[in-house]
Order: sequence, then C-alpha cells, then structure tokens
Amino acid sequence: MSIPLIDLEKLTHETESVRSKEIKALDKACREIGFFYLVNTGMPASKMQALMREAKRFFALPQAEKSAIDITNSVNHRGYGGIGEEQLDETGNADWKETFDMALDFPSDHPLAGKYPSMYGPNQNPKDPRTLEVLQDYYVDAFEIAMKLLTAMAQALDLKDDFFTRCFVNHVTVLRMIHYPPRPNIEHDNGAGAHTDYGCVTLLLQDQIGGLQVRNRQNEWVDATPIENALVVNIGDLMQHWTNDEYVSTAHRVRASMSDSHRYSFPFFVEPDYETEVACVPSCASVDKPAKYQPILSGDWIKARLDATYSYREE
Ligand SMILES: O=C(O)CCC(=O)C(=O)O
Ligand SMILES: [Fe+2]
Repeated sequence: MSIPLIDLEKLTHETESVRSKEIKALDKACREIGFFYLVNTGMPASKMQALMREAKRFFALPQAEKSAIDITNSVNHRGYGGIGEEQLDETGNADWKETFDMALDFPSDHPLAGKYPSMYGPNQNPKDPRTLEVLQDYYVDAFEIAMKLLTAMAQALDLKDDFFTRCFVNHVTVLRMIHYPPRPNIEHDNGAGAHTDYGCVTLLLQDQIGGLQVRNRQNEWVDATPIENALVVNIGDLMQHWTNDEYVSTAHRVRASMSDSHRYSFPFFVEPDYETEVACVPSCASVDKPAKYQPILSGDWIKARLDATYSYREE
C-alpha cells in the first residue's frame, strides 16, 4: 500500500461536496495506514527553507555550545539531545541523530510547571535570536495547520468540530529539529529505530535526502519518499486510543544517512493539554465493538513514554 496524498485546502474548502470527499479520503488514510502526505498546507515555502537553514547552522555549532543547552539539564525535556541520548528501538543500535526540542514556554513559577514539572516549564533556547525567531514562527504556522487537520478529523468521526481542538489550551506540542549525520560505518544503518509516535498526530517536514520508512499492514517497510513542500502526517498512539483502534498509529523508522550525506527533518508532535481525558469517542464504539481501553490522561501517557525512551528520565 502506498502513502496517500491529502489536500488541506480541500479539507477546509467552502464547497461542501469538495470538503466531504476529501474528509472521506482523510478518514480512509487514518484507518488503513495511519500515514499520509499533506499538501497545499498554506505554509510558505520560505518558512520551511528558513527552518532548514537554521537547523544546519544550529547543528554545525561547536559541541560545547550545543551541550550548554543539553536536554539532560532540563526536567521538562527541552533543548539539545546528542547522539545516543535517545534509542527508540531497544533491540537495535543507538539512533544516529542529534536533536533539539522546544514547546510552549511556561515560566517555572507557573502553576502547571509546579504541578507537572516534567512536561511544562521553560525552554532551553539556542543562543542565536535569529534561530529562535524562525523556530517560533514555524511553530505558530504548524500549529494552525494541525488545528485545521484535527477539525477535519473530528468531522470525519462525526464529532463536534472542536472536539479535539478544544483540548489545546495549555498544550504540550513539541517542535523538534533532527540532524542525521553520516553513519559511522556501513553496518550502522539505524537513524531512528522503529517506533510509534506518542501523541495525536505528527506533522513532519523533511528534506530531499530520504530515509523515512513506514511499516504497512503486510509488515513491509515502505519508503516515505520526500515530496517537496508536503508534510508527512502520521497518527500517534493517543489518537489510536481515542478512536478505539479505528485510526492506526503505525510503526516507522529512519535509515541512517550514507557516508556522504546529512539529513534534516522536523517533526511537530501535536500533543494536547496534560489533563485531557482520552476516552473512546462515541462513533468508534458499538455493541459489537465496545471500548477496549480505560480512559487515560494524555499527559500521563506521554510522560510514561518519554521516560521509557530516555535514560536520563528514568526515576
Ligand atoms: O526524521 C524522520 O523522518 C522521522 C522522525 C520520527 O519518526 C520521530 O522523531 O518520531
Ligand atoms: Fe516518529
């Protein structure tokens, strides 16, 4: 099965017939593969290029400057992650990548930072204000796209339009930059180990190098070949819970870059307010298919998953 294309302009089109046809296609993609390319997102190409440029500049900084904002110094998972800090698939080699994570910046004396210090609180910012500005700018645009998409998903699931978006007041959505340096030797082919994402949906911007692969229902790895100006979107575990397994959170991985190339990618992990109760939505349960999961708090779930993949977070 190949990865379908979904058009955001059509998902939000004023003509009902155009809109509902695309919403059906979205629904099918979420049920059958859990991955799709999102095109016509409205994100200016210049913003994507700016992010790419700043990522290259940031990861090329001296190690000491990056390590000054190391993620292991933060309790709330913000800042720079060096090679080997995250291992997504415990059975393989360490992920051959370095990362930078940012989210909404809450002062450390904010009540939410007091209550959930491992999820809310201040960012650790890059020193260069230009880099920060580009990151913040991209975050705002990507968030807007995500809210349009979640509105369309609510429509696809016969829910109120704001069923998902109302859970994004004090949300913990993360923008991550990833650099996959050339692999250290030919055998070390693991850029990012096989995993599923934790949150609602992930919107991924990738460069033209390639390496992302998606596991289909036949257990074959399918290349998510880069398409210029498209975002790769996938369903995360929370959305799978919410929909009683109707929407599927699909495993994916990244092959490490070859010896002469560097790959850059930018996942935007769309994750609701900590205290969002995630319980089976009405349209996904029936007498024949009762709710499979107990309701969970979104933040408890994401925190548990982060704690499991990062050694420094183990208590
Ligand atoms: O770099 C990519 O293409 C995907 C990264 C990814 O799956 C993740 O960070 O969760
Ligand atoms: Fe992922």
